[in-house]
Parts: sequence; structure tokens; C-alpha cells
Amino acid sequence: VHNNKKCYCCSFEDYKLTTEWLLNQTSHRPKIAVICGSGLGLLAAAATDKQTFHYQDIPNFPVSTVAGHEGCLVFGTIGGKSCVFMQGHFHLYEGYSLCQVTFPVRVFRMMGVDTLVVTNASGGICPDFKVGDIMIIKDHINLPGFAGQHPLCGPNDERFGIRFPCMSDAYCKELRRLALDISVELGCEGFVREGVYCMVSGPNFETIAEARMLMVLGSDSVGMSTVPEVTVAKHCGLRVFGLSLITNKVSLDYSREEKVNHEEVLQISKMRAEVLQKVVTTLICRCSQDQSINTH
Ligand SMILES: O=P(O)(O)O[C@H]1O[C@H](CO)[C@@H](O)[C@H]1O
Ligand code: HPA
Repeated sequence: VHNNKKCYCCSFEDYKLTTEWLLNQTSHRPKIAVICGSGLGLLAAAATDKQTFHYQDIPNFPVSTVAGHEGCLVFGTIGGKSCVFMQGHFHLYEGYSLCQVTFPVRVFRMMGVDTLVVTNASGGICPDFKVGDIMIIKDHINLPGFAGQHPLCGPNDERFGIRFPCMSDAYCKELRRLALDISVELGCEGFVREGVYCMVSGPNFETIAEARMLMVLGSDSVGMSTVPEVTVAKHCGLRVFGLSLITNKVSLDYSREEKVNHEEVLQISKMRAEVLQKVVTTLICRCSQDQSINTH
């Protein structure tokens, strides 16, 4: 209850309970959390010493309702570094509040995580982008946030962060540079790009007029996730790195016949999941070695 108005946000005690439950169930103490987007659960495959929890068994955790989101929390080790992977994340269009959508991020913070890696599937708006390109997220547009659908609306809990957080450095520059270097080493620089991700609430894909508007606004790709998690992560002081897989070209022209669907999105995710896994795994190994970029 705040100012005599009922608050539907998760309480500090909710985050605490889940954090303590997980810390009691696992000996892993992750420093890096990876959120796997649609069809990208394979990102956890490279981890060793794995321990898996189903979302429905974790107190206070929402459950995944979308195809391509397994609904598992996987603890494991990569390059000697303890990590936690979310195989599947939550969306506004599933009917969850943004507090529920971002719930795991604050739990990770309370567990001791300092770096969040976000991944997702998105539609390419930038005319240069091709299906299968991997976009390093340089920045984002929080379109639902403009309309008041923002995870930090409501009373601010200073134990997590300040009332008015700065977002001009949302995606860590050093990690973006490192990812570009890694893509050259792995020989996949030909389909690695950098760009601006725009979040819409979904669940429908964009109309042509909407897509054109998003392009004018400066969006290189569009999806229905990630921005709330990144916003909450920055608020509580996490370092953020993001990759978006371009699974389809967004129609910007009335003469275009192709129609996007979720099956196609999952098919392209499956096709590129292995490369994405290599990039993420190498990035985790390297950032754990380089202390200068490990300090927040
Ligand atoms: O952002 P993720 O969950 O990776 O997936 C994207 O793909 C789904 C639509 O096909 C939506 O959930 C959209 O956000
Ligand atoms: O074209 C798209 N639009 C919105 N979200 C998406 N997620 C994958 N592709 C798309």
C-alpha cells in the first residue's frame, strides 16, 4: 500500500523469498545471467555442472506460455564462471505485469549477478538487414514505456536503485566491442550488425504503417520483449549486453506478399542458435578473464 493506493508490484519480500529459495537449492553463485529469447534455449547447452529448475517449481516465478520458451532456469559453469540461464522469458502479451516480466532480474541481482546478457528474436526493419543476421543491441526504444507501461512506474524501492535512472549507456560499450572482435575471430562478422531494438507490446506483428513509423523513429529491429528486463537491470546496477536475432524482414511495402509467423521465427532461431551460443559462450569466457571490463 502506497499513498493509500494499493500497489500491485512485487514486494521486496517476494524477491527475497525467491532468492533465498534458490540459494538454498543450489551451490552455484552466478555472476552472469543469460536470458534466452524465442527458440534460443540452446544457449545454455555449453554450460557444465548444470542444475535445472522448472519455473513452476520456483516460488513466485511466472511460467512460460509461449512456444520456443522451455520455462527452465539452468545454473551452470562456463569458462570457470558460474552462470544462470533463463530458457524462456515473459512478455506483456502473455498477460503478465511488467513487474512479473522483470521479476527474475532483481532475483539475479540479489543472488550476486553483475552482468545480464539478453537475447531475443526480432523483425528486421533496417533495409540492410537479412534474415539470420545477429544484431548487437546498441540501444533501444521503449515504446510501451512512452504510454506508461514501464516496469519502474510505481513507488521506487531505493534498495534496488534510484528514482530516475540514466539510460544513455544501457548497453555496455566494452562488451559490444568485445562481441564484434569475437565475431571476427569466429568468422561470422559477415552477418553480425549493430542496431537499435524497438519494443512493442504485441502479440500481433506490425501493420505496414506501424512498421514504417518504427523505421522513421530510428528502429533497426522490432520485438515484443527485452526492454523491460534491461530497464530493471540498469536500475539495479547490472551491466547489460544484448543480441537480437533477425528472424524475419518486417514488411514496409504494401506490395510485399510474405507474411510473418511465429513458426518461421522459431525456425530461424533454431538455425542460428549454435552460432549465437558460440558468441555468448566466448563472450562469457573473455569477460570473466578481463577484470577491467568486469568492474561495473
Ligand atoms: O522476444 P522473444 O521472446 O525472443 O521473441 C519474439 O518472437 C515472438 C514472436 O514470434 C515474440 O515473443 C517476440 O518478442
Ligand atoms: O517482426 C516482428 N515483430 C515483432 N516481434 C517480432 N519477433 C520476431 N519477429 C518480430
